[in-house]
Amino acid sequence: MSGRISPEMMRQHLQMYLVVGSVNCLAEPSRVVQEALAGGTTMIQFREKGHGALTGVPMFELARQLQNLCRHAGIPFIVNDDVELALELDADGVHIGQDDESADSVRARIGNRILGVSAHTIEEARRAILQGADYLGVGPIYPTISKDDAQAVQGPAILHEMRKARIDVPIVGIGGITIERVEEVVGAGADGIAVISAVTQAERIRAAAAELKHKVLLSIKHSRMSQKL
Ligand SMILES: Cc1ncc(COP(=O)(O)OP(=O)(O)O)c(N)n1
Ligand SMILES: Cc1ncsc1CCOP(=O)(O)O
Ligand SMILES: [Mg+2]
Repeated sequence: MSGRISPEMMRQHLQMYLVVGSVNCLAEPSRVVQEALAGGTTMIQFREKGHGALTGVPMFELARQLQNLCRHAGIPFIVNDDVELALELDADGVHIGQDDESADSVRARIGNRILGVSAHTIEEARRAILQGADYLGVGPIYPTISKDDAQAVQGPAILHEMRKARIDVPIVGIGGITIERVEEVVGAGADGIAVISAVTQAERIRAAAAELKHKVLLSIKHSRMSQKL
């Protein structure tokens, strides 16, 4: 990529963002990702974490496999936490949280690749932006079954608060997001949704991803219309 990603392009990639690792998948991870991509997933984060997570060569091979699927689909492949792995793979970006390496240090290491940073407060959001974040991951918005050490549930109000505080960068909501909650999350100010279980635990993965994305697009349209009124 020449130069940093534009906010407009970033917002599009955040619409239906799948966060995935082998621990979350009922079916084979590559199959899950293939189906999710066929359903219109707009970005993938490789998050190999939790009980039974792969390490070493098997982890690297899975990451490479999922990266190749993303390349074919023409969507960004983001690595969670592990900057070394992202650089080794020449991934499209990295997502880090408040307990990971600092955002300015990661930005210096990854050049113009996409940098996503988790933010739970306005102060964290402002710092992340100053340190070079391309987007913010905000949550958990609702209770989640997919992250044991998640911070307190924030509700969609945190998204409203950030937008009111003029945090205008691309934001994705994360944590417990289901099809029924998409409208509320986007209406509160998110550019899209990041999900694990709503896709990985679905019986029909392709349909689940497609329905979520459709709902995001409709919700974006509704919220733009109501802003004009
Ligand atoms: C899109 C997105 N938002 C938030 C997170 C959470 O990151 P973090 O707080 O570092 O927690 P872990 O995912 O590393 O357990 C995320 N991964 N993606
Ligand atoms: C990684 C992460 N960060 C905050 S909540 C969460 C888990 C999201 O998973 P789910 O969509 O299943 O609630
Ligand atoms: Mg992290």
